Parts: sequence; structure tokens; C-alpha cells
Amino acid sequence: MDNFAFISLGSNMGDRESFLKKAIDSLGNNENIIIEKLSSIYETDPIGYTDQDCFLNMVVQIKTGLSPIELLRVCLNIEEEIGRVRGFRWGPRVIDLDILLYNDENIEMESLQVPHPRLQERAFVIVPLLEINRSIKLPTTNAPLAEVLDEIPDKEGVRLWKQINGEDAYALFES
Ligand SMILES: Nc1ncnc2c1ncn2[C@@H]1O[C@H](COP(=O)(O)OP(=O)(O)OP(=O)(O)O)[C@@H](O)[C@H]1O
Ligand SMILES: Nc1nc2c(c(=O)[nH]1)N=C(CO)CN2
Repeated sequence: MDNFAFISLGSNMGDRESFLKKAIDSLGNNENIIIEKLSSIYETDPIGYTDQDCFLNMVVQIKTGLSPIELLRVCLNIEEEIGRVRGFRWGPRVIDLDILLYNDENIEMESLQVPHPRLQERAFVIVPLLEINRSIKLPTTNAPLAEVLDEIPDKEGVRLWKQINGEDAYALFES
């Protein structure tokens, strides 16, 4: 498990928290993934396509023996398992898993770009990421993420919804 990665989770349909929990359970049940940290859960105004319900968003930090492409495959399988039906771009979804960062790598494949190409525009991703690690820098430009957040206008659309500390993290994993 020599690699670290950050994965963002989002849901804006049905029992949103239960879908986040299911996704985290599935990640943790993978023998090649260790969940290291969970952010709190944030309720966030929809970005991109705005005529839809608010999202719950959070970020997890993992250690993994999987390659980036293998990790993407795992994420897509979890989305499918939980029942995501692909609708239109940026539209409502029961669960969305995105790979934000994988080590300090810059990956430019057709099916996978890391850092996630829209990471820098999305307060709903950066706020939970900074909660886990204040000193993260973007591998592309070396810019501290805290400075990137300063430049984003939509920060007030990201509200703490459920604080997760050690104890809550355990409760979130309890079935
Ligand atoms: N870093 C990444 N993490 C997850 N998927 C990625 C990444 N880079 C590229 N992709 C590709 O994006 C495809 C579509 O992803 P998805 O349907 O979740 O997009 P979206 O959530 O609607 O929009 P966005 O990418 O802006 O979050 C995936 O099948 C995957 O191949
Ligand atoms: N607030 C918020 N807005 C979004 C989200 C999301 O997770 N949270 N995901 C999207 C598609 O990737 C589009 N818009």
C-alpha cells in the first residue's frame, strides 16, 4: 500500500448520507485500500447545472496498492453497485466518486486525468480536502490548495452538515 490518494464523494438523490456511507464501506472492504481519513460531510449548492437538489460532499484519504486506473475501475464499480444511472453531465446522482489526487502524479489519459481537472474550481471539493490536510499543494502548479480556495467565489455554497471526528467516523462505518 505504497500510494496515497484522495477521493471525493457526492450525492444529491434519496438518502444521501447512506449512499456516502455505502461507498466508503465498499472502498474500505477492498483488500487493496486502507481508509486513512474522512472529512466531515458538507451540504453544498449544486454547481454546473444548478436546477437540482443540494449535494452532500465529502473527501476520503486512502492508502492503496492499486494503480490509478485500477482505482478508477474500483470507483466506477462502486458507483454502479450503489445504483448510479448515468444521466446528463453534472446532473443529479445517487453517488459520484472522483479521484482528486494520486500521490503527486500528473496523469493525462483519455479515461483519467489527475489531479481531477475541475478540482481547482470546486469549493465543495477543496473545503473538505483542506480539512483533512491543510498543506496540500497542487502537483501541477505547486500552488497551496488554501490559496486556490481564496480565489474561488462560491465558498458560501459549502456548509458544514455533519462534523466527523474519530468517534463519528467509527459510527459512520457501523452498519
Ligand atoms: N480523476 C478522475 N476521477 C474520476 N473519473 C475521471 C477522472 N478523470 C477522468 N474521469 C472520467 O470521467 C468519466 C465520467 O465521470 P462522471 O460521469 O463522474 O463525470 P461527472 O461527475 O458528470 O463530471 P465531473 O467529471 O465534472 O465531476 C469517468 O468515466 C472517468 O473515465
Ligand atoms: N455541489 C455540487 N455540485 C456538483 C457536484 C457535486 O458533487 N457537488 N457534482 C457534479 C458532477 O460532478 C456537478 N455539480
